[in-house]
Amino acid sequence: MFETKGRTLLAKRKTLGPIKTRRTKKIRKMEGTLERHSLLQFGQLSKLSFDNRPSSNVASSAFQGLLDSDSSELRNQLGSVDSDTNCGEKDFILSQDFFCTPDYITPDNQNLMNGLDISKDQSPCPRSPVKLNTVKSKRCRQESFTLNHSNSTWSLKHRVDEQENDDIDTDEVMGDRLQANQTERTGYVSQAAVALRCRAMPPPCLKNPYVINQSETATDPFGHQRSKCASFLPASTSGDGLSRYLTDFHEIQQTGAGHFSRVFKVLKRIDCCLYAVKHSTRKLYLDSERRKAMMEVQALAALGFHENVVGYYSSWFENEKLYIQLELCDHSLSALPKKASLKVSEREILVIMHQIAKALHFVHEKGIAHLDVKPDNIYIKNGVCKLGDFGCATRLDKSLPVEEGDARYMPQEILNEDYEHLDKVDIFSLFAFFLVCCHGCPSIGTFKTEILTCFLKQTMMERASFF
Ligand SMILES: Nc1ncnc2c1ncn2[C@@H]1O[C@H](COP(=O)(O)OP(=O)(O)OP(=O)(O)O)[C@@H](O)[C@H]1O
Ligand SMILES: [Mg+2]
Repeated sequence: MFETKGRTLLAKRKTLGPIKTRRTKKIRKMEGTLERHSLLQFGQLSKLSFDNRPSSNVASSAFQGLLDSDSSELRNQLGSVDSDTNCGEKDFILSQDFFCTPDYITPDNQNLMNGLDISKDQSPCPRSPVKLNTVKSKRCRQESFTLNHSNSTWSLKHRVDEQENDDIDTDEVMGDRLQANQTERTGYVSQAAVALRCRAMPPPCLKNPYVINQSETATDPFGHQRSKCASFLPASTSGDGLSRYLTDFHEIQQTGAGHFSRVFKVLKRIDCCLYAVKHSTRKLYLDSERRKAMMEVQALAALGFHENVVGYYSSWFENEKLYIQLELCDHSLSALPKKASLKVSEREILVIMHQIAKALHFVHEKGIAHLDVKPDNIYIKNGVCKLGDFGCATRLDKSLPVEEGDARYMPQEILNEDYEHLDKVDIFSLFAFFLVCCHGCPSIGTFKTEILTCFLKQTMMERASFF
């Protein structure tokens, strides 16, 4: 087992190649080579410690197992340190890689007795192996993560050159090279490394496809440094494991549910105001799923404020779900029939129509089509109508994919995938909604909607292009 491990590590060491730092050069000028010196020292030390190993030490006994099974070969290697052939191999065997500790070589001319007397100690304090975790080390590793795979070799070389100029400890370079090498070979980046990278380089500001004339550099100043394969949308935001939803909000009750989400009435702890928080019912594991869900948020954000559009505050990913903090409304129009006390008069229907028409005018002016206008997506707050659920919103210029909403409110053209006049689709849906109101007045119910859908199919669908 040890022999196999030894070979693996040997290969690893060999792939690294020589590290040329000023310190290494300096060391090489010393009488003989430090490498050879240290090999001798370690050889003696190793022989000594093999003979005096503590029986309780598991690592030592395992090592002794290796020694027993392969002692002659190992002792031959240790004994022939004068030979320059196989020097790299011996160097490896005696290095701390094998002992699972960082390289740390005691200078051969160090006077140990001086170390006991502080006043006499004029020699510079040797750098601790703990240095591997210093800020400089971390910074170098972050740099290696920022570059993509093809650049990593260059980055490695570049970093080593920098280290040489800065006269930084060989151990640091070695640690970084090992780390980078490990990442290159396995493709694995630890959570800690990701967290570290996020601290150095914040996640990008995504381009909002609903905002016209948005400059690329303004949204992601680090764009040129990012790996193209890196995921742009984090599945969860808080690296500390705490739920932002539970930390920031006190959940009061569920106010509604759609096909893809649930909506809760919540109290925000910091400002003590009520909001609605909508979150997806399904976990969004794929980047593409998260991007799609994000479109609702991006549309709302691009729209900005309008009194007849549901207000948007913030959004975040948590536990592979998208959370959206919205203006809290009292209920949706489709909930009216269930509330017996609420009767909608003809005049009120006209008011609703007028308010939603204003909302659509505002939305269309921003170059966006809603594509899902229906009673479930019109909310009432203090007697004011608000258009909500922008989950199907797209751009009027057809630069984004079209996903039509509820087929009962869609014109024939959309069902036939003719997306030439997307703004008119919203007007058609509003008119269908108006007919629902009139037909079902004073109540607006799903049953009545279905009756109207039949009516629409028979009469209006053929004439949908009359707009
Ligand atoms: N801001 C809000 N305030 C109060 N209730 C809301 C709010 N937003 C949504 N709701 C309630 O939650 C229900 C579902 O919301 P929404 O339509 O946005 O979810 P959805 O999953 O996208 O729906 P759909 O099934 O239409 O795709 C709404 O019909 C409404 O009753
Ligand atoms: Mg909805």
